[in-house]
Amino acid sequence: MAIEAGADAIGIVHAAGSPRTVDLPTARALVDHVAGRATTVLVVKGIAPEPAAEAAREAGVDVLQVHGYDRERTGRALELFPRIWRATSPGGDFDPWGEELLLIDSPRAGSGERWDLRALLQRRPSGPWMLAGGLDPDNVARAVLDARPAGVDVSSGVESAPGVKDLERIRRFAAAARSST
Ligand SMILES: O=C(O)c1ccccc1NCC(=O)[C@H](O)[C@H](O)COP(=O)(O)O
Repeated sequence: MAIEAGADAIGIVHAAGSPRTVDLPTARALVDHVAGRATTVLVVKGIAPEPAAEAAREAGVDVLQVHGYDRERTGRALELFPRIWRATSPGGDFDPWGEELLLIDSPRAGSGERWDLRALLQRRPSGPWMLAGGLDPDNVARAVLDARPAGVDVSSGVESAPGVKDLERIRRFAAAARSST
């Protein structure tokens, strides 16, 4: 659905407590379904690097996206899995720690909460980074113009209910994001 609508990467959430969490056999089935048409990303929170990397291998994803990792855990994840996207929040550390991409997200990932992009006026990441947090089809174009990220990530802003993606909203989001690049 998301690929058809224009997504370049597909995030598969494997995090206890999330309305979007899936088990590893389901994650594997999603990766097989994508079949190389987009970058597949296993999104983890609350698990240590070893089981996270093991889960990423089992799911067969291209990228492991880690939430809540400090520098030490990020370094360990990098030893265990080749492609790491590190999620941080506006008050977090933007210095590159070896990750392929930094995701600047609201402190409560997947909550749909926005954060104040003016925080980027004080400091910006020096490496490639992606914007997330409360984006939706109506605000993403403005956010891209203001923040100038390398990419955007969305979850609840393209859902009709928590965990239920909406094709029309994904289409509108992708078109709006592309219109401002
Ligand atoms: O989406 C979740 O439920 C989630 C749970 C635990 C860790 C990360 C999670 N999502 C990570 C993402 O990359 C979301 O797309 C990102 O936080 C943006 O979410 P939203 O503000 O809802 O668009």
